[in-house]
Parts: sequence; C-alpha cells; structure tokens
Amino acid sequence: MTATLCHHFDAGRCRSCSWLGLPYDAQLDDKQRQVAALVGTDLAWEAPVASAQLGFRNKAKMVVTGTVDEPTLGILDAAGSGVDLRDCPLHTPGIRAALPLLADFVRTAALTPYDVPARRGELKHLLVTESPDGGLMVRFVLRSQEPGARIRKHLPALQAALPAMVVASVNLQPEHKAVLEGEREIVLTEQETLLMRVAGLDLHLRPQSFFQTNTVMAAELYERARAWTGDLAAASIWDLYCGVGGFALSLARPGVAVTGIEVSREAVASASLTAAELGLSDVRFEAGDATAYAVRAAAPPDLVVVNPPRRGIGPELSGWLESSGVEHVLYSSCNATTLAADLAAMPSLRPVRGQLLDMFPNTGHYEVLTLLERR
Ligand SMILES: C[S@@+](CC[C@H](N)C(=O)[O-])C[C@H]1O[C@@H](n2cnc3c(N)ncnc32)[C@H](O)[C@@H]1O
Repeated sequence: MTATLCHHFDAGRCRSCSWLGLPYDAQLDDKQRQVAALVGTDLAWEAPVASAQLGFRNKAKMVVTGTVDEPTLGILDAAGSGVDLRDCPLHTPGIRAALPLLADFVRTAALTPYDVPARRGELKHLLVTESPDGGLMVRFVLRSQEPGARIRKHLPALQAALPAMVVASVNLQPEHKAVLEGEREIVLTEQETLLMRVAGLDLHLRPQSFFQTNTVMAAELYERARAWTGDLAAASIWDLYCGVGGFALSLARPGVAVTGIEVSREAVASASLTAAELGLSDVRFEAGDATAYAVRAAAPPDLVVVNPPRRGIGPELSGWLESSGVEHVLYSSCNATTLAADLAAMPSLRPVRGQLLDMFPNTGHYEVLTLLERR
C-alpha cells in the first residue's frame, strides 16, 4: 500500500481518517458529487472550499489510558486498549506541541488514568483547543475531585512550561458511560474564555461551548454568510443553534435585530460577552431549544440561520419554517443526509445557492452552506 500522510493510519493503529488513502482532489470531487445528489443539481453550486489536509483541527479530544508513569493519549482500539496519538497530524501545531507536556503533567501531578473495564482511576480525557493566535484551553475530565488539589499545586509549573495555556479547567464526569464530559466545570485560571479571532471577530469561547473544529473553514463559513445575505435587507435575523454566536455576530449591523438561540448556557454566556464587548445592543442571545423558541415566537424574522448538530433541524422546525412565511433561510449543515430530509419537509423554501466547505478532510464528512428562498 502507498504510504499516506499518517504513520498511524499506515500501521493500522487508527482509521478515523477513513478517506486518507484517497488523493485530496478526489476526496473533494466525491463529496461535491454526493452533496449535489442529496441536495439537488438545479441550484447555483459554487466551487468547494478546500482545507489544509493536515494541521487544521483546533480541538484534541484525547482518551487517557495506561499508567501514571506511561500515560497513553489518544483513542481506544476495538479491544478497549489505548492507542497513543499524541502526534496526530490533524491537530494544529500548538496542540501537537502541548500534548507531550500534558503527558508529563499526568506523571508530575500523579493523575491516574481511568481504567474503563476496571472502573478505577481518575483522569478520563484531556480536551485541548487552540485559538488562531496560539492560545490554548486545556480541560482535564476527571471522575472525581480527588486529584483537584494536585492539579492546582502543579499548575504554575505547567503554565511556565506551556505559556500558551491561557485557560485551564477541570470537568467532572463521574458516570461510567461513554460521554466525553460532564456537567460540572471548575475553571482554574483567571482567564475563563479562549479568544477565537475568526472572520474579523474576537469570539469568546468558554469551556463546554461548541466551536467549529476547523478554524479556517469556520472563518470561510461566517464570511460567506455575510456575503450571501448582505443584500437581503433583513431587519430581523434569528441564529438558531448559535453556539458562541459566529453567524449572529457576523451578520450584526446597526438597526438589525439579531437573536441567537442555543441550548448550552456556557455558549450563550460566551456569545453575550462578545456582543457586549462589541457594543452590539441589537444582538441578544438566549438559552433554550431552537424549535421551542421558533414555534412560540410572536412573529417570524426576515432571515433565519440554522446550524444544527448532525441530526438536522427535524420535522417540527422544518414544518414551522415551511409555514412561517420566512423569506430566506441560511442552512449550514454538517450532514447532507439530514439536510436533504429537512429540505424535503420545506418544499416552499427552494435552495438557490450552495457551497461545500471541507471542514473535515480525510473523512466522508463536510459542511455545506445553502441559501433557501421562498418560492
Ligand atoms: C453545529 S453546532 C453550531 C454552533 C454555531 N452555529 C457555530 O457556528 O459554531 C450546533 C449547536 O447546536 C446546539 N444545540 C444542540 N441542540 C440544540 C437545541 N435543541 N436547541 C438549540 N441549540 C442546540 C449545540 O450546543 C451546538 O452549539
């Protein structure tokens, strides 16, 4: 077999990048064919936006296994054993440089890796996010607070070795189940948010808030949202599933009422902080369910942006959009199959413009932005 860009893939240790064996141009062509087949061929498709094939992933979600002296940072294989992927080439350079130092910290602070079958140990995951300017947010997902004092004690030494780490926190995930993180977060640093400079905005990101995993593609997405909707003369905009407010804040203009709705309170707090810093008094964010907000609203806005998780917006919200009278919808989707199902439930809203953005190179996944117009 021809060598790919990743020695873990070639050795069969990690197959997460299942398309790595395909040349990058062929990956993009296949994705474009697939999205056109699902969403339609009678709209104006713009050329796909290519990503860097490596070094693009701004978030590492490392399962920690092994022992205190020899921790493994990576994934679990089919047999449940840890596979060390601390040099995964998808991660941004700052994350790659930080992971060996964090492995050293596991030893120094004596953080026993969690042993899934034995249900013993403390440190479950290390979650690391890098901002475009090289700042790092490091989160220790623990079973209990037991190692908390040791983390605090040794944190100054870690900060000295890793000055890019501007936010550090502990997340408590006491349950024995396959979820990445729990509800309780304890921020250990004075700084509580990572500043993500994207598309000319300084977006605050608190722990427990979603951010697009490919910062360059996120910027492309928000810039397109601005360009595609700039001449729609919308006086009111909703950004449903708004996260830390990337779309809402990109579309904010004096005199335009923008409302962002998002289920994560931490993301809403992040977005509200950015809006306040920018002095945007017409922009507000609210924690809640996107569908519930829409169906209870007194009147629909002129433009709705939706950017749901992989499951899509579902029949209730698409049914509401169909009958709402909303003139334009900007739908950003990471799953063209659920996008196609949602579009089928909104026959009065016709896709007029579409573009694939390669948020997830080397896999079959991608982001697709579509502008829908009422017929
Ligand atoms: C794909 S992310 C998009 C975030 C944001 N638009 C961005 O550009 O970063 C989907 C977001 O939907 C939120 N979410 C999930 N279910 C939700 C619901 N029922 N109502 C509102 N927000 C929800 C998630 O917390 C997440 O922040």
